[in-house]
Amino acid sequence: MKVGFIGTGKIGTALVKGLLHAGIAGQEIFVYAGGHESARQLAAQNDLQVVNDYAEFATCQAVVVAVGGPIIETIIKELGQRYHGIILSTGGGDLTKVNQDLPAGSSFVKIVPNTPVQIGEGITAVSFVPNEQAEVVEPVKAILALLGEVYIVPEKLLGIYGTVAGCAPAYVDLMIEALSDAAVQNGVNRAESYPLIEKMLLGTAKLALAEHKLPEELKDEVTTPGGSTIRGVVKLEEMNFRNALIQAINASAK
Ligand SMILES: NC(=O)C1=CN([C@@H]2O[C@H](COP(=O)(O)OP(=O)(O)OC[C@H]3O[C@@H](n4cnc5c(N)ncnc54)[C@H](O)[C@@H]3O)[C@@H](O)[C@H]2O)C=CC1
Ligand SMILES: O=C(O)[C@@H]1CCC=N1
Repeated sequence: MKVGFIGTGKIGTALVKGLLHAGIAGQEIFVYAGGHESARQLAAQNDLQVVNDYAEFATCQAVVVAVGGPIIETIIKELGQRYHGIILSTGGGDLTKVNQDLPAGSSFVKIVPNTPVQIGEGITAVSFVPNEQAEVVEPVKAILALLGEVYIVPEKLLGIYGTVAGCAPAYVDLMIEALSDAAVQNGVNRAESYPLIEKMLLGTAKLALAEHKLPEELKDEVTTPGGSTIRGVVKLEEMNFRNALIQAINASAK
């Protein structure tokens, strides 16, 4: 399975690392260097193939464009002229219009991966044009499944799936930081506080997944009547914790 990359910043690098983590050989991963020194460095560190012309992606089953901003439309147009295959974009583009503008033999697919893809624990939301052919859908699913869970969603829902799975990891990181501050304030060593909190989050999420219980049921199992947990829950309500998260998702989704 050969996969190409244009753009090896944060999410491009996470995707490359995820493929390597899944056992894909470095020589199966093609990165466009152009004038981008970071792409050359990533290639040198991981024995990847370096590409200086989009036509060199010819043997790739898919090329991921992991670049943001308005330049993406130009990159996809130029790529479509030099490479005929599946083009995956992490940075947007109008699904229908880009597909219409691409030459025959190329297909455009939108994806929103999250950073845990680099360890195979990611979530990638994907949108295809309606009734996309199986020869496009199947290889895309196969590539992304190497990186974690894959959610195929209509384009109008891609933003919110991407926000919940792709932006919220940063909110969780803030929560880890804040919980660590509180632990340190109360005498826990900083270095010990992080694994303590991270394992707590992991265990809580794994329990919810394993038991198929609603969050309120799981919360109830922790909150002893008159006990310490309910005092913290009431404080979070007083501080508008849940509403803060709802507003954060809404702000990211705009
Ligand atoms: N960071 C994340 O967790 C996620 C990011 N995205 C989206 O993916 C896109 C990229 O995001 P990041 O990786 O975070 O940004 P980034 O700024 O870290 O990476 C972009 C990379 O593209 C390269 N680049 C720019 N123009 C180029 C060109 N013409 N040819 C080749 N390379 C070029 C830059 O050198 C840079 O390394 C954005 O649209 C972002 O919204 C989507 C899902 C998750
Ligand atoms: O912050 C951003 O815009 C991107 C989209 C999903 C995660 N990071």
